[in-house]
Amino acid sequence: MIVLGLTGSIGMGKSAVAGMFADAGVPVFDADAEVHRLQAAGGALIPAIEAAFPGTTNAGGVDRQRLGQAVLGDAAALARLEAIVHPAVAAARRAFLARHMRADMVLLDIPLLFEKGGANAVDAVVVVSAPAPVQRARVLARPGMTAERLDRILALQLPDAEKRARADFLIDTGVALDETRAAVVALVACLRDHGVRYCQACAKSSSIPKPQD
Ligand SMILES: CC(C)(COP(=O)(O)OP(=O)(O)OC[C@H]1O[C@@H](n2cnc3c(N)ncnc32)[C@H](O)[C@@H]1O)[C@@H](O)C(=O)NCCC(=O)NCCS
Ligand SMILES: Nc1ncnc2c1ncn2[C@@H]1O[C@H](COP(=O)(O)OP(=O)(O)OP(=O)(O)O)[C@@H](O)[C@H]1O
Repeated sequence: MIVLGLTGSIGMGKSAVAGMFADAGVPVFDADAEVHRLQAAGGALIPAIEAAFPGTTNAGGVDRQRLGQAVLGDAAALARLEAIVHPAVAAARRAFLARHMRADMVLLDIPLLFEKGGANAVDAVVVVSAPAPVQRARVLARPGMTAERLDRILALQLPDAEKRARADFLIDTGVALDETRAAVVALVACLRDHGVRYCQACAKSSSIPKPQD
């Protein structure tokens, strides 16, 4: 089985691209979605989060705006939250891998793949990237997002240029959705036909489209 990691900074298109891998028949584990599930009403992490950050949960689960205010920009608080959340996400990821052990390929969509060392545990890393102004416009269009909140999140993430430098495969999301989809379909076909090594050589010789610098 080929285990692919998918990463990219906020708004670069991880979820959209993960959906394209799923459409191509690749089982996808979505770490952000898992966090949201664990923090939703009745979620397994609600008691621990309420104990550590009083007043940040209610009948609907975690109040994400409030919890975000409590931890974004406060490194010690964020570390406490991550110590609650990340082990639970890791357990869900292991269960996903066990469930799909017979698949030829799986994709782990993990925003902090490089930051938390997960890149060593996958066979290859796919990075999604678009020009910074495109990224900013996408994120600022989201309800409840402000420029300040975006900057705080970006400050926690490895810069896009470094992610691209460390990528095995780059998927350009600054183009039309159809073009991105075609790149994903081509990559999946190449990986299925030839495996990771050959495709890395193939990507280096530019047959898989790369984002512009
Ligand atoms: C702080 C919280 C409550 C904010 O929730 P909110 O709904 O506003 O944002 P959302 O979860 O959709 O994330 C927005 C963006 O921030 C990124 N992000 C979230 N947590 C972190 C983090 N610890 N470090 C860097 N980036 C992060 C996400 O990947 C995404 O790109 C939430 O993100 C959270 O609980 N974070 C801690 C868990 C975590 O580390 N998740 C990221 C990967 S598993
Ligand atoms: N070529 C493209 N490829 C991918 N996404 C695109 C493209 N063109 C436009 N988009 C849009 O950009 C947005 C990307 O958002 P998406 O939620 O996929 O990003 P993300 O990296 O998962 O964000 P976050 O880190 O906040 O979870 C989507 O609304 C998507 O439809």
